[in-house]
Amino acid sequence: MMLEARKVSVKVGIRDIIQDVDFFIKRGEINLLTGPNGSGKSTVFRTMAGLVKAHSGSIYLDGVDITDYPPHQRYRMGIVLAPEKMRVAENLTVEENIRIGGEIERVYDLFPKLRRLRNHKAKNLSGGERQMVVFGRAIASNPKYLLLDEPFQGLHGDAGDIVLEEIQRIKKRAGIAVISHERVEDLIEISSRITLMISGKVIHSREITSSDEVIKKLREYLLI
Ligand SMILES: Nc1ncnc2c1ncn2[C@@H]1O[C@H](COP(=O)(O)OP(=O)(O)OP(=O)(O)O)[C@@H](O)[C@H]1O
Repeated sequence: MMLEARKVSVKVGIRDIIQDVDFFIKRGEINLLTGPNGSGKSTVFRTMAGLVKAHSGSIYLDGVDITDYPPHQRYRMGIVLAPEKMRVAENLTVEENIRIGGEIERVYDLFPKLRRLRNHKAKNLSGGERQMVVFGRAIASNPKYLLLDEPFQGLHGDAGDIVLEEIQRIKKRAGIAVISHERVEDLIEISSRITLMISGKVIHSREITSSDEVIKKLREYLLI
């Protein structure tokens, strides 16, 4: 049971922005995708969700080749992307945004602040509130595979802890991939695998057996 990119390349013009990328997410596990700015991480997620077309290579969902499936079909099959840069539907209310996902009450229980803001237009929200909407909308649909691109961006204190706890809960029934520059050490603790991209290529992918060792190695690569 996994979502898998096999030898995926994406071109913009004549330039490969990702090249021969192998990346997988197993149910019940977290794969932490890391690498410097512009290394192609978000493009891998967007390609898996069907928002970007692969120039070559394939995407498989639980053994089925879904490379030609459109994004809405992948979403219905349980592949859900929580995009970076706090992307909400600006002209919809908080509640209308979350309803795109489905289970609104669960999201309000998680972030009671959103219940108070339910009728506010998303364009007027603060960064952290937008992030709650993006995360909430994604989990509200009960994803089978959840792609979280910078899920802690804009969140302070408690809200970040809530997101981390929810990621751990979702992991019990779904596969998760996370890109994050924040809470890296916390994420390493709960992840099964770490994948490192540099200049559009996966240069390292390994199971996490000792989190201390992985943190040390990452510091060397990324100077975190
Ligand atoms: N639609 C596009 N048109 C042109 N260039 C693009 C496009 N999408 C991505 N790129 C380029 O491809 C490279 C990879 O981008 P991507 O957003 O996948 O990187 P990233 O690793 O997620 O970066 P960051 O950590 O900064 O978010 C970057 O150099 C980016 O400028």
